[in-house]
Amino acid sequence: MIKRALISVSDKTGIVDFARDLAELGIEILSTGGTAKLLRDAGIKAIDVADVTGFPECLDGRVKTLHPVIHGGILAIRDREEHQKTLEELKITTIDLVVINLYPFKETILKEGVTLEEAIENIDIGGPTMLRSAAKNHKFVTVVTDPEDYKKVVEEIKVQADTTLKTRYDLALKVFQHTSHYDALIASYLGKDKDILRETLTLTYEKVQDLRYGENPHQQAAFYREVGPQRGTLVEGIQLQGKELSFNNINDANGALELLKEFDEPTVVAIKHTNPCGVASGINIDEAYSKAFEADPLSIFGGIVASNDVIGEKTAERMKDVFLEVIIAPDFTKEALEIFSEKQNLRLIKLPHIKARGEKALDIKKVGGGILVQDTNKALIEELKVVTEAKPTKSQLEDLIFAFKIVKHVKSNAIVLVKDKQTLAVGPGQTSRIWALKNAIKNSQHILRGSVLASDAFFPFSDCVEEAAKEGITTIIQPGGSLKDKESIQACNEKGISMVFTGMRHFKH
Ligand SMILES: NC(=O)c1ncn([C@@H]2O[C@H](COP(=O)(O)O)[C@@H](O)[C@H]2O)c1NC=O
Repeated sequence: MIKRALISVSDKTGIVDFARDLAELGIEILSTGGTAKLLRDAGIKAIDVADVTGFPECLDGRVKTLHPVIHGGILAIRDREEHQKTLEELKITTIDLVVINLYPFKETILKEGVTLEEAIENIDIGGPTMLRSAAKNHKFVTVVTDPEDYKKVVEEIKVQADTTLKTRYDLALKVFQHTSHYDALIASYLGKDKDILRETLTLTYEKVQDLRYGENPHQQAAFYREVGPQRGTLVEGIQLQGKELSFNNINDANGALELLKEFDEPTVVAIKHTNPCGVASGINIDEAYSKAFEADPLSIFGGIVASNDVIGEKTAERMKDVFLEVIIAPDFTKEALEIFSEKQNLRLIKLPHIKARGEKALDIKKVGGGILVQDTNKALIEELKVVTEAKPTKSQLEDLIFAFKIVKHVKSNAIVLVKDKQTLAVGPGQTSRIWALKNAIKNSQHILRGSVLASDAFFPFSDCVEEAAKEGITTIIQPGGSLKDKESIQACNEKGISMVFTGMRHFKH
């Protein structure tokens, strides 16, 4: 039976009504400074915690409820005789309901220009301590930290003068999830400039939405986000129209954005199953889109398109005729939106800071029994070195770098063929490099003569050079570093192909 409640809340939403309900049910209320004042101002009787502990709130509120009289009252095991005897001896009265929400640490660190001192002052100590005590002793004590739960708790008390054990268990679980999220945010804030690969890794995310299903219809799924603005990521995106994003949409759109961030000039990226199928830069977005579409008009069907500049009427007209799942851009003109409004299922995502490259971040892969963690692959080239007798021209070099930026984002083994800043062929995810090249050539709908070739990792043999020569490919970019580099260089020299080493590999698995 709930006889006594302790209420101490920072977020005072709904607390007056809740406390009034509790008081009307005959529950005695103990409370801390600001909360007690609010309740009394509303005509609700509240006893100051300081009167119970016999100790004033002190040190700017750093110590208010941290007292054995409070924690004994919460933690005592009600059906253990010794505990009851101790309570009597020490004159501790039990507390059956604990209502706490914490200092706004998250809101504080998200404020522009926040100082370390401000952040630290907003680390709640007494609140989590009481929450944890009450959650530990949930067999007897009800703990509420979310104003959303006030109503349910009152309803149950009205019926049986207490909550059910199931409710107390669920509320306790919610508390430990909440306090661990709260502490993880503190650790991540304090450690933000430190080595990211620490001895223990505490990650915390907040649910954005449940998804209809996962990668396949029989898999459950949800989308979680990191705390903070997350500029230039999908989390910041504003959906302007269309069906809800699916699991695969989000994954593919993320792939599109990561690749798009390699470019500053007007560029459009088309993605299928996280691999690019058409990428092009142009003097404007309209030209870039036309080239990206022409790169592979077949694969773009059902794809995801990301543009790093505003999409206008002309481009929208063209895009409208293709079945696309998602279009992402920093913005869309009014005319473009009107055109797209005819295709209600098409998802349009406005992403104002689409070029933002983000901070130091973790790249995480789930493996059985754990996770693999690395920092994100932000670099591109260690050092450009021409290794052949023939040298690439200036425009060939531009195409080579353009192609290398793309191949970095293609599943390994990967080959990309490019001409005039337009992909002519993409060979993703093969178990051998020569197959990646052969597939790229076979599936291309373009004449490849005069194109440039990028490979995500070194050539183990000279076979790729020989295959490239057959197609009239004129220049190659690859990391280099194979024991048999010499053979590939010699093959290039024999065929009059130029080759550039980057010194940096870009596997993507
Ligand atoms: N130090 C303590 O003993 C302590 N006890 C409770 N608090 C927090 O004080 C806040 C409520 O304060 P007030 O009722 O004065 O507005 C709550 O967020 C609660 O979690 C404390 N403050 C921070 O640690």
